[in-house]
Parts: sequence; structure tokens; C-alpha cells
Amino acid sequence: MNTLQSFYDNAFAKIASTRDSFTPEITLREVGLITSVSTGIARVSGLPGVGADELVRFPGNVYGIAFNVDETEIGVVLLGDYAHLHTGDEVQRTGRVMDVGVGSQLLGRVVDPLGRPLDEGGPVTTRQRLPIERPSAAIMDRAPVNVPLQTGLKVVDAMIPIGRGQRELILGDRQTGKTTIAIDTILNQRGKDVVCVYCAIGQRASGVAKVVAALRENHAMEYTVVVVTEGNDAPGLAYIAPYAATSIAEYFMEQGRDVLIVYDDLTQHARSYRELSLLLRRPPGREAFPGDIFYIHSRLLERSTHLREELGGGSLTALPIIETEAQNMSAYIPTNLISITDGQIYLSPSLFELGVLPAVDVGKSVSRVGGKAQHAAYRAVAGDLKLGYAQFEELESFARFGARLDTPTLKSIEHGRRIRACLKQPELSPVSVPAQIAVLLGLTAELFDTIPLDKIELAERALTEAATELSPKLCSRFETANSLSDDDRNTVVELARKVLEPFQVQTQPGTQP
Ligand SMILES: Nc1ncnc2c1ncn2[C@@H]1O[C@H](COP(=O)(O)OP(=O)(O)OP(=O)(O)O)[C@@H](O)[C@H]1O
Repeated sequence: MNTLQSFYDNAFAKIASTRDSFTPEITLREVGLITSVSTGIARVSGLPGVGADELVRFPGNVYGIAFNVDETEIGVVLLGDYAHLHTGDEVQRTGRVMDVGVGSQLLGRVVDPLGRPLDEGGPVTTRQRLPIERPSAAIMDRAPVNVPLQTGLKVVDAMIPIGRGQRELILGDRQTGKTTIAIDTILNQRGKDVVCVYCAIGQRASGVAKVVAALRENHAMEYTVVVVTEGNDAPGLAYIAPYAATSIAEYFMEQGRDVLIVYDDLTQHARSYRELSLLLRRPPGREAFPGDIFYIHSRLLERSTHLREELGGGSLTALPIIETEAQNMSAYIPTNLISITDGQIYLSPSLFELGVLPAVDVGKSVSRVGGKAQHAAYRAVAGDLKLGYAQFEELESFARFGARLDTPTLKSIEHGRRIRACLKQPELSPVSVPAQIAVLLGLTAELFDTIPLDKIELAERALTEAATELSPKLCSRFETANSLSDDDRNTVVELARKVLEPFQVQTQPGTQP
């Protein structure tokens, strides 16, 4: 009996002490209610304190960004599946802006713009997060673009060179090889200590799978992060994808690394932003795009730069891709992007049809800062090559009419045809610097001019293979020396002469080989 009594006493004493020590904690949560949901956006009332671009949480762990902040109601861009959301559901403030996990753990991974894995590699565990919208580097923190970013494509490296920290637009109609140029450039960074980020925006899943497979097969995933939104994802995800990818890239740049980022493509990005803006009833402007469409792209591309040495000397090179319609380069989005970037590579459907691949239209392409970063060996040949090619393009149209042409004109046309043939390149096969220089010097020394056009491909391939025999010291001078010495030029031209000899046919001047 006594034992039972003491048991009850103890139990009551414990309850009393727990009750006395209990101090209720009050947590304040600002909660609003959904007033309507439609394709990719929601309207929410009852969150008067919410800030612009603040992240809000919906039931089912779906997040959204407060886009339109009005007095009574906010317009929210949804970042996930919204099929289960209904009018009257609770919405909570989070007090933070959208951020993404960054770090070397992402290398080799395929993730969505929220950092969630889309491959079979298990969860991504990053130790640091960065906001997706960050201010770009100040002018005083930037250094000049003075190191080339080799694409491995002869036509680009010789005529439209790209420097580390540059923004070079790739534009052209659909199916003209835009993505291929970007992927070839990523493949060429193998062993060059450049981190690559490929951001696919609103693309078909099969297209993205093809790109990832190409990167995997060519061992490029080891230094690449792939950020993906597919065509059927919420438009909000497509809108934030390039910003999230840029934050992932900036992490590496701030560690002093050289980084390459590809946005494939910003036409889809602009379209998803237009969709969101129209749904949020923002006033439409030209081609129904909202007034700030220029700003969304310029604030993205301004983040690409070359940082000064004191800040680590890292760089972020951007290759944004844009799709044109019916070769209209002067449409709204292409002209915006052309004016933001430091040059463009224009891909022509007519060259693509002729089988001139990559279908780069040299006359409509330009690199505004890359020339200063180009290796001296390229600079020694680029001038002659560009001139020869430009003359050829002008004269080629006359040749089509079957006009009788004089000998120098015929010679220029034949020379130009050989330049074009030598600049052709199959996809996924970047060419090394020494092999490129050997072919380009062979072209400027007119060694290809006496080779029949149908044998140019074989001759060019033979010379590319023979370039591996050049001494490593000579090859490293191509990438380091301030100028191409006469001795080096003669060594390469002699090699080219020897290799191309078997392909030559002796012709009378003025007749076509
Ligand atoms: N240099 C090349 N050599 C051979 N084939 C090529 C080359 N470049 C591109 N192609 C082929 O051309 C087709 C279109 O290429 P790609 O997908 O890169 O074009 P795109 O302009 O990015 O297309 P989209 O408009 O669908 O984005 C592909 O089938 C590709 O294999």
C-alpha cells in the first residue's frame, strides 16, 4: 500500500514540476491564402509583409517566388508541380530569397535549377548555397580578356576567336548546329582545367539525354555540371534555370577557376518569361514581351567576366544560344542579345544544306574582344585567311552566273573554296592547336590550291595527323610565344609541303585543278 502511495506521490510531483517549468513558445508565422492558381502562377492574399523575389512555401513543399507585390495581393511564380494546389490553401513566408547549392560535388551531375538530382547519382550534398540572383562584378574588379578559350573548331578559333571572360552569342535557325558548337567547345576543354556548366532551358528530354550521353562518352562530365529544365516543367523553373546555373558557375570562378557556361537556349527563356508576365497581367510590349526583357538577359550576361588577379583571376565565359526564325537576325530577342554580348557566331541554314559544317557564316559573325586574346600563331595567319575568304564570298556569287572570269578572279575563287573545305569539321571532334596551325599555314601558303577539291578532305586529314610529329617545344611555342617566328613558320610549311605533295596535281596557271 505504502509503495503504491509513494509511486503516486512521485508521479504527481513530476507532473507538477513539468507544469511549473513549462513556458509556452510563440512562433510567429505569416500565412496567406491562395486566391487563384493558373498555369505556373498563383495569386495569394494575406501576406502584406512579403518582399519582392521572396520565396514562399505552398502545401506539398512546392516553392514559389513573389513576383508581383501589390498592396492586397501578390503574384507568385510557382517552381514545381502545382496540380494539387487549390484556392484557399495556406501559403507561408520563408523570409529568404531563392538560392541553390554550389560546390565541386556538382561536377559530373545532372540537376534541376533547385539543385535536385535528375541522374542516378543519389542525393547531391553541397556545403554552400548561393542566391540565384547576385550582383555582377564591379568594373574595378574586372580584368581585360587576354587568354583564349580554344573551341577546337578551326573556323571559330581562327576567324572568330573567343577569350576567357567573353560573352559570345551563337545564333541561327533551328537545326543548324548551334548546340553542336557549344558541345564541341565543352569537349575541347578536356585537360585544360576549365569547368563547364551546360544549362538546358525548356528543351525536349530526348535532346538533353543526347547531350548528356555525348558528354559522358567523351569523358567531359568529369568537369561539367548540367542544369536542366524540360519543356513540360513549370515555366517558373525555366525562368530561374540560367540564374541558378550562373551561381553554380560563379562559385568556381570565385575559386580562381576558368569556367565556361552554355545557355541553351535563351529564346526559350524569353518565352517562359513572357508567358509568366502575361499571366501576371504585366503590360506587353514589342512581340508581346514585357518591357524588362532586355534587363533580364543583360543582368544575367553581365555576370560573365574575367576577375582581376587580386580576386583570384578566375573567369566566366558565356555562350548563350538564340534561335532565329527565317534567318531574321533583326528580330527583337536576337538584336537585344547581339547588343549585350561581345560578338556572335551566326549559323546559316544555306551553308548547312550545302554540307559546310559547322555552318558558320563568317561574314555575319564577329568577335569583338577575342582577337586580343588569340594566340600569336593564329594572329599571323588570321588576317590573310579572313581577307581571302571575304573576297571569295563576294566573287562566288558571280561565278554562279557562269560569267567568264579572269585568271586572278578564278584563283581567288579556287583559294576560297579550299579555305571553306579545310574549315569543315565533323561534330564531336575538336582539333588541337598545332594541327589547326599546320592547316591554316598550309592554306595561307597556298599549298592546298593545287589539290583537287574532292581530295581536300583527305589531304587536310593527312596534314592534321602529321602535325602530331611536330616537336612538343614547337607546339608549346604556338600557345606561349608573342609572335610566330620565321623559323617556326618555315618548319610547319615544310612539313605541310611534304605531306600535301602526293595530293598535288600540276596545273597550268588559270586552269582549275
Ligand atoms: N559539324 C557537324 N558535322 C556533322 N553533323 C552536324 C554538325 N553540326 C551539327 N550537325 C548535325 O546537325 C543536326 C542539328 O544540330 P544541333 O542539334 O546542334 O542544331 P541546333 O541548331 O542546336 O538544333 P535545335 O534548333 O533543335 O536546337 C544534328 O543532327 C547534328 O548531328
